[in-house]
Amino acid sequence: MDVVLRFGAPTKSDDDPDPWSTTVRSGTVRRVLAYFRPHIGMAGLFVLVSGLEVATVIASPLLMMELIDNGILKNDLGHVIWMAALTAMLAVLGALFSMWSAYVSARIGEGVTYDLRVQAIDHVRKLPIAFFTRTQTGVLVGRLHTELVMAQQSFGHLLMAATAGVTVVLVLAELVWLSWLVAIVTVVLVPLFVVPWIYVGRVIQKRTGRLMEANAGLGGLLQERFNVQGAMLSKLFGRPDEEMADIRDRSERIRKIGVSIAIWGRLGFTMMALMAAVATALVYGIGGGLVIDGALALGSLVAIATLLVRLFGPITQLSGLQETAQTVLVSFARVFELLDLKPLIQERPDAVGLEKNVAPDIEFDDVKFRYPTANEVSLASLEQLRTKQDRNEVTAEVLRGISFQVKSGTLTALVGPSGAGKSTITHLVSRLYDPNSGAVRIGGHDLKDLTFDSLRAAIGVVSQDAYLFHDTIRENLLYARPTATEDELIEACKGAQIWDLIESLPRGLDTVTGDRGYRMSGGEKQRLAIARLLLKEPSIVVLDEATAHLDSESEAAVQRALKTALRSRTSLVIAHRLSTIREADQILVIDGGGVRERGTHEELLAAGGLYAELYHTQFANPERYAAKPDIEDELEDIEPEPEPVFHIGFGG
Ligand SMILES: Nc1ncnc2c1ncn2[C@@H]1O[C@H](COP(=O)(O)OP(=O)(O)OP(=O)(O)O)[C@@H](O)[C@H]1O
Repeated sequence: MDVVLRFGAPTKSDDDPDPWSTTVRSGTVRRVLAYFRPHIGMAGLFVLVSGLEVATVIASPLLMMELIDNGILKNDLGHVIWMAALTAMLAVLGALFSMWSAYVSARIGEGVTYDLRVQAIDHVRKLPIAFFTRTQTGVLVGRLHTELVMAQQSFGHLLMAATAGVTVVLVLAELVWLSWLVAIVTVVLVPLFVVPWIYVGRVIQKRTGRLMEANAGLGGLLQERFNVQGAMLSKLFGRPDEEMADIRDRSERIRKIGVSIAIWGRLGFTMMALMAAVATALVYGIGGGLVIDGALALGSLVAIATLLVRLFGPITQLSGLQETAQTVLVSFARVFELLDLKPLIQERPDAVGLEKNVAPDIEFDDVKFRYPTANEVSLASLEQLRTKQDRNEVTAEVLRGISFQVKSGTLTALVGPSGAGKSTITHLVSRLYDPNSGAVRIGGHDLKDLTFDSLRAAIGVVSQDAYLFHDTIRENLLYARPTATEDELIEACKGAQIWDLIESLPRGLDTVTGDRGYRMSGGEKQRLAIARLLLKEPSIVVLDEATAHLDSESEAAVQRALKTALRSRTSLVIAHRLSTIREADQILVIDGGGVRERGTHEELLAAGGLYAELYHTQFANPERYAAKPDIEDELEDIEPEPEPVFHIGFGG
């Protein structure tokens, strides 16, 4: 049976999707236990050490009893010293066992968390890009990190609670043995103490849940606002006063909850101390009478009072057991939910490698494609689309039976209106998505038959807004080929027309490119991405040309870099520049989910169709470009004017 449990959070009254509730499937407990199998030896050691720790707890009051009854009351100093020494030794032993059991329980808890974390991260890494396009990054990171840390902590409490359970049973048994009357009074007292304690615990837990939610909300907001692009948007469009008021409100809520948790926490401890004092007074009151009547030895009374104090700690640990177990179960279940999300794109067991160092041809054979629904690729709890209807909404077919070929070593330019499906075609070539029907082939192999590694090695992608890690230029380049030598790095940078710039920087290749490589201009970033591509030496290049105007120097440099990058490779370019389009062996005009026209620049102009129409409307003075000399000579001889980009109605 599936049960909806909550992750340490309060019940909400509104209809908001609740990020803390999770369906715990039947079998979850068995699945959690499976993670303990590798740590079974440690678990055995934990039982042993905890048992020894409990033994020291219950033995020391007996020593005290012996010290009073047979030492002090019989004036036997030797016995007193001997018992006192034993009590001290037992205390030291107890402390050592306590440290040891804490170490062993931490090893088990951290070990289980480690296994689960590594497995989950490895699994998420393999999920298709569609998962990442839908998922809220902050929530995903929270699940893989913060929630697991919380699970680990709760898990530690659970192990402590196991020790506490054994302690309570043994202490109660010892109390009955010492004096059944006092034991009964104690047992009656326990609920008086435990019930308010449980209540306080629940209030604290609910408020902690609210605090986590409030913290997560503020964290998410700050993550969105303080990344470079968010900060830029907020500076240009934001309403600083209103935004600051919102942040103040959220911080105020965190402050209030924090204060109330502190007060309730203190109340809990005060209550515990008060109850322990009252119980001790009662024990001495009743027990004192029994001693006077001769029904109880003085040593037994002191032992009972000592035991009583040792009872309350473990009982408080046990009182939160249900919530703790629930937190562990839910946090594991939330990771299991991720692990159960099967990647839509998987490598076949019999997949073959693509031949290396040969520029293969690319073929689209009657490819139909629509983007997957939320339900097919992601989890409701990781994104904002929560209603069933939203999650099942089928998107329109983007490619409706598209067929074309890019011959080995040639350049194909994709042009077409914004939203026509050009980027989608490039996504299918890199197998970021699989077609719904038809086939994409490279070198005659259906992509579904190829190994991921060989496909990744064969394809180099340069996107419009090249992504650079917040690291040095050297590390960003080595990402493509970790074994590259200094000379190879320099050669790639020269080929990508970026070496002069790097050389002029005080720290050269060791310059940090900043958050998202933001300190570099668009043209420089793209040239660095081209250098990365040259180092990778892919046989196929997929390129999305920059639509923004670069300054003339950057423009010429990028064009030169591209000439090196595309040479003798099979290239598929989402083209925005006339120079690229004119150079293409084939232009595909994508429109309405298919190839509307195909041919060379001259052929398409002569045909007088959509391409010619858009070309003439975009370029007021087409002759200026049509009459251009051979682009290669031109690039070598002169720095061209910034070239208009082919995007008014032709690409985004
Ligand atoms: N992840 C996605 N999920 C659902 N639909 C998508 C997704 N990505 C793109 N689309 C839709 O698919 C269609 C084709 O998009 P695509 O990005 O391939 O067009 P494009 O021709 O490259 O456009 P542009 O030139 O503006 O970049 C568009 O209608 C777009 O809204």
